[in-house]
Amino acid sequence: MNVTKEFDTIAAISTPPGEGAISIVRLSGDDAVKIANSVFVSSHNLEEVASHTINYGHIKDPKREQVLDEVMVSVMRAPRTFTREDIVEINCHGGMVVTNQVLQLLLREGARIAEPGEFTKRAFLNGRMDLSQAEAVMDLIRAKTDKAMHVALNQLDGNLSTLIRSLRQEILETLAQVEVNIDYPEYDDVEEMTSQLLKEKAFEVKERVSYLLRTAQQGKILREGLATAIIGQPNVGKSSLLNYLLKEDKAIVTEIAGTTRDVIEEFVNVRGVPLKLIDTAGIRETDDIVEKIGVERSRKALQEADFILLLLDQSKPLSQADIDLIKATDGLTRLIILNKMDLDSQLDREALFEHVAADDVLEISVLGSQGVDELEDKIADLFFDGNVQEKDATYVSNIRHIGLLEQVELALDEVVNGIEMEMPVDLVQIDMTRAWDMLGEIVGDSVQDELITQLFSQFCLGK
Ligand SMILES: Nc1nc2c(c(=O)[nH]1)N(C=O)[C@@H](CNc1ccc(C(=O)N[C@@H](CCC(=O)O)C(=O)O)cc1)CN2
Ligand SMILES: Nc1nc2c(ncn2[C@@H]2O[C@H](COP(=O)(O)OP(=O)(O)OP(=O)(O)O)[C@@H](O)[C@H]2O)c(=O)[nH]1
Ligand SMILES: [Mg+2]
Repeated sequence: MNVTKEFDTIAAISTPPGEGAISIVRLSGDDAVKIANSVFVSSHNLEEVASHTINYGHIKDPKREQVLDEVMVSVMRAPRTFTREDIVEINCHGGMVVTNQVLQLLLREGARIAEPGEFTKRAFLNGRMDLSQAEAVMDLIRAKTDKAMHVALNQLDGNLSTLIRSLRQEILETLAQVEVNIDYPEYDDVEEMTSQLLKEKAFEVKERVSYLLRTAQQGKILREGLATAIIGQPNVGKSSLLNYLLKEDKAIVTEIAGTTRDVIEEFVNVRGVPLKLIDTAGIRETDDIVEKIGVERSRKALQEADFILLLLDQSKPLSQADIDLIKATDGLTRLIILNKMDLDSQLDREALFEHVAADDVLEISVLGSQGVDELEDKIADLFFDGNVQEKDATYVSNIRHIGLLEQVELALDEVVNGIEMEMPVDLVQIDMTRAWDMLGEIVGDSVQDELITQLFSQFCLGK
C-alpha cells in the first residue's frame, strides 16, 4: 500500500442535508480534539475528558463572542475509532444554517473539509478495514432491499475478504512449493511433479473463483435491481400492472390508448428480487409527435432491459403487432402475460403457442387481482432458481470485483493450458502470480493510488 497517508484533520457534516432532529459534524485527525475544544464552551474540557464519552456544552465563535448552538460532543481517542484516528462528533440541532456555521468555524480553526468518502478512506489506509469492506460501507448505505443489505453487511464483516485471502494464500503456498522444487530438486521427475502441482492448484482455485462468479449475477441484481421493462401495445394494462406491483398509483391509467407517453422507472421489491420496473408507452405506429418519441423510448427500454414483461390483452385477438413484439423479444429473458382475464377471451391460444412456449405464458387480471401472485412467484423463481437462498451466502456483487475475478479465471486457465502444452514452469508461474495479484486488488493489498482515489470519490460526503 503506497497511498501517501495524510494526517491533517478533516471535517464534514455526516448527516443528510436538510432539516432533522440532530445533525452531526464529524472531525478526524491528530488535531480533532484540539480544534473542537477551541470552539467548545462547557464545564468539560475535551482535551481532558475520558475517551468515548459524550459531553454537553455550547459551540461559540471565540472571535465574535457569539454562541452558535447548544450541542453534545463525542470524543473518541485513537486507535479504537472508525478511522483509527482521534474522532470528535458534534451533535448539533438539525438545521442547515447552524450546522454549516459550526463546520465553517472548525475549518477556520484549522480543520480541512473532507472529500467524499475520506473518513472511510482513512479507515482503509489505517488498516481498520480492507478495500472490499470499505466498498461494502457504501453498498450498505445504498441497499434497497433486505437481501441487498445482508450481502453488504456480510461483505463488511469481512467474509468476502476472508475467502479471497484464503485463495491468495493457497496460490502463494503453491508458488513457494514450486520454488522449493526448482531450487532443491530431490527427484528426477521434479519437473513433472511441479507441473502437476501447479495444474491441480490452478484448477482447484479456478473452480472456487467460478463458483463466486456464478453468485455475481444474483449479487448484481441485488445491488442494482433487475431492469424490468413492461412492454406491449397501447391499453393492454402496462401502467396498471406497474401500479399494482408498486402498490401505489404512480402511473396514469385511463381507457384511452396511448396514455403513457414517457418511460417511468420505479424500484419495487418482489419476493426479495429488487426490480427496477420500467413502464413504457404502448408500442404502435402513430403520427402523434409526442407519442412517437415515447414509442422510440419504449424500444430503447426494451433493448436495455435485463428482463421483459410482455403484456397482451387477451380480450382482443392476437394481432400482427403482438406477434412482432413476441419476435422482437425472442431469446431474451421474458414472460408473456395475458392480461384482462376477467373479460371474455378473444385471443387464440393455439396461434399464440406457435410463437412461444406455454411455460413462458401467464394469465392474469390486474383489475381482478388474479394471477398476480403467480406472477410474483414466477419472477422470484426465475432469479433464485426456485432455491431458498442461504441468508449468509457470500456474494460478489461489485462490478470491480467481478471484473477482477474474471481476469483471475483467465489467468488460471492459462496456467492449466500452459502445463498441458508443456510450457516451461517459469512461464506458467507468471500467470499464477498474476492471479495472485489480481485477487489482491479486490481486498486492496495491491492497488494503484488512482484507483483508491476514484473509488472513494463515489462515496457520500461525510462518510
Ligand atoms: N455517530 C456515529 N454513528 C455511526 C458511525 C460513526 O462513525 N459515528 N459509523 C461509521 O460509519 C457506523 C458505525 N461504525 C463504526 C465502526 C467502528 C467503530 C469503532 O470505533 N471501532 C473500534 C472499536 C470500538 C470498540 O470496540 O469499542 C475499532 O475498530 O478499533 C465505530 C463505528 C454507523 N454509526
Ligand atoms: N377489464 C380489465 N381492464 C383492465 C385490466 N388491467 C387494466 N385494465 C384497463 O385497461 C385500460 C388501460 O390500462 P393502462 O394500464 O392505462 O394500459 P397501458 O398498457 O399502460 O396503456 P398505454 O399507456 O396507453 O400504453 C384501463 O382502463 C385499465 O383500467 C384488467 O385486468 N381487466
Ligand atoms: Mg400506460
